[in-house]
Amino acid sequence: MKTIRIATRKSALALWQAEYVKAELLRHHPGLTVELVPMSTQGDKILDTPLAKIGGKGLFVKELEQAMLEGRADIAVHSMKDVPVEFPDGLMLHTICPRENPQDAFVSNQFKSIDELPPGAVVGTSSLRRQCQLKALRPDLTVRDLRGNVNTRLAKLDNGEYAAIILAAAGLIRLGFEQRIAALMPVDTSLPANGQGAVGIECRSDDKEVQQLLSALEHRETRICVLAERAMNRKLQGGCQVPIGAYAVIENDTLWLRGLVGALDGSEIIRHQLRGPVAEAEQLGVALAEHLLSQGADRILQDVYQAAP
Ligand SMILES: NCc1[nH]cc(CCC(=O)O)c1CC(=O)O
Repeated sequence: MKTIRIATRKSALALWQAEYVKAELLRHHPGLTVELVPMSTQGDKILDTPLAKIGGKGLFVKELEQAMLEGRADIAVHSMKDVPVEFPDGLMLHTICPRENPQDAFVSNQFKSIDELPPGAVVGTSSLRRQCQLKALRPDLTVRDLRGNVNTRLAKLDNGEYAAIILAAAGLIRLGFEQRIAALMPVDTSLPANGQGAVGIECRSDDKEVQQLLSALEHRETRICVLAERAMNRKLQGGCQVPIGAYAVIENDTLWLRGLVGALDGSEIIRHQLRGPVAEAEQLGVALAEHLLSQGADRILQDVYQAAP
């Protein structure tokens, strides 16, 4: 009987996602055995430094990939948002599962939306993308870094350190905290990160048996959208810690991709959107990136990378 071992981080969200893939695999292939192989990654160990300052792509995936390459695990389950654009030799992103709500969520114990926040209110977010959009929307707010997994972030809000925090709705919903969402941020106000809300499955490139089993979990529409978003990000050479937003939907058989690159202080955000055939998802992503670069994104990104260590 075939056994599939899933390499996973130990955070509540990572474990939820691994359990989700396990349950889906068993639902489609009842004879299978599926085991979780939990492990700590570098990103989990460095919790006191703002993510943007640690730098380095794939901080949360390297250990998982090593385990697959060494045969200690067969697949790894990732939030697509955290998956680097390139994969190491011998590994591939095989499956993209259906997307959860891709929006950012406004969470507060006192205020129902951003508009209600008083001048100068302290808002926590760990992402430069959210930070720059927030500052563009409300220059008066004080944006503070907010690290840690979903539970930690909620605890910091409850401690009174922040008037509100912004994080991905998907993580809250998956962990059963949907009722804590005071407001979903419209995508045009807080354009999500590429891949936000989608779960991807990585495996060894030559492991046809596992790939065959994974195919049942694939969601075509999500793949097309995430491919377009990632192509845009790749062309901009952005990891997940740069102020880049990318969000695609399919409407009337047409792919609609929105993108932005923001200056860190919110003083400038370059936005653009394109529509194109679903069969040309990656070309659309590249074309949108090229447009953003030609409109000044190249200069902004240079500033961002120079600010990094
Ligand atoms: N960067 C951490 C991370 N990776 C995936 C999610 C949320 C779930 C998702 O986007 O799939 C989060 C938390 C957050 O951004 O609030």
